[in-house]
Amino acid sequence: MTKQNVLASDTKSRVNLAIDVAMPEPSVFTTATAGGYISISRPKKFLKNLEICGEGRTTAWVDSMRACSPTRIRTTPSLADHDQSYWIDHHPSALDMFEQIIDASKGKQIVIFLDYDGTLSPIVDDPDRAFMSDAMRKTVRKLATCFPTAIVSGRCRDKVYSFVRLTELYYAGSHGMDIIGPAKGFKYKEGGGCVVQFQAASKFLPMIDEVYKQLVEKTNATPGAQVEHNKFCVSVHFRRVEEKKWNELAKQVRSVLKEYPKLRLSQGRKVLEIRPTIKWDKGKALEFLLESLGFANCTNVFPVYIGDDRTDEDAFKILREKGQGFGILVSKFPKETSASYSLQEPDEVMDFLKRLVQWKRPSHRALL
Ligand SMILES: O=P(O)(O)OC[C@H]1O[C@H](O[C@H]2O[C@H](CO)[C@@H](O)[C@H](O)[C@H]2O)[C@H](O)[C@@H](O)[C@@H]1O
Repeated sequence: MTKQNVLASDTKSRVNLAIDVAMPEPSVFTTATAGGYISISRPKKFLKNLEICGEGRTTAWVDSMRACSPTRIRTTPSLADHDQSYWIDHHPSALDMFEQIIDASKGKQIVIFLDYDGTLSPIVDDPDRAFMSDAMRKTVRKLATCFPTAIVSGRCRDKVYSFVRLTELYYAGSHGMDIIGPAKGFKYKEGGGCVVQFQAASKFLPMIDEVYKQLVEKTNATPGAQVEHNKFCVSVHFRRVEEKKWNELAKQVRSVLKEYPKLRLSQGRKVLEIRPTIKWDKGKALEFLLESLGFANCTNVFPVYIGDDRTDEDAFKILREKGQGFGILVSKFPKETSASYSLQEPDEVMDFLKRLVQWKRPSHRALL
């Protein structure tokens, strides 16, 4: 499965909406199961139909919403078994591979990048109550004394900070469009340093405010829909919307977005994410932070990025392309990913982070 821009052309207003959804490879169809995503062969023409048929544009959105939001039970156990063993072979647990990971990092500066929702905090129904446990906070605090550590989230930076509450970290909010980090050329030292702010999409602020208000108004009629203002982007949550209403919600969002060709739609876990069409994402944020830390074009850096969402794939991809460090996908189920390793859930993320701390500072063992 690859990420592609699907151009949904609106013939009336002659506006193209770029929908950044995870579309299957031409000969592979990805279907949702209780276990996540399984790939099975499908005729190539299936995709074409989605793109051109009358209701196809909204249908494509809703299909993508379903694929992102597995609710069905697996019916093909043999396929599931094959899928699971392929997954483990290709994306082994970062906990099982801990020694090999440490060996690969020898002589290099480890830099840690952490997504928030689904990585440091478990996914919950109410996005305003996605709290991080005290144990996780304590672990991340210790981690930041050992390695430069950044949080890279789709959320507004202030909101994610209000959950994490650790001053010793760098923060990239709004999918990396709002960064607080070290100044260029500054080498990380324990205890912090100069702070630089980078906002890739500041000119979009008024537009995002406007779209947020319209989305609140439009989606008001759909029970359970929730619109979240993430400063440089907006999230429309459908976790608490009945599946039979997803089509209606997709139409409402589409009717607002068609007036804003400079905004694009991407999708996360039961959330539609609206953001500027600028070429900036979590991968660019990772590069920006590495550069700010003084590691641009360095071979002695070992970035580790841990995330659970499609938007984290941009960062995984950068690491793969650079051949530096690696990505860890947080998922219980097989998914297409550019990450090298996997962890099943935030508790495993915490165990992995603890092991990193214990390896770097054996004296911290008792404190964790
Ligand atoms: O990049 P992230 O830090 O992972 O942010 C992505 C989105 O995370 C939040 O939504 C997700 O978590 C919620 C709380 O567990 C859950 O209710 C929702 O269904 C998930 O999609 C956040 O609320 C969004 O604004 C972020 O875009």
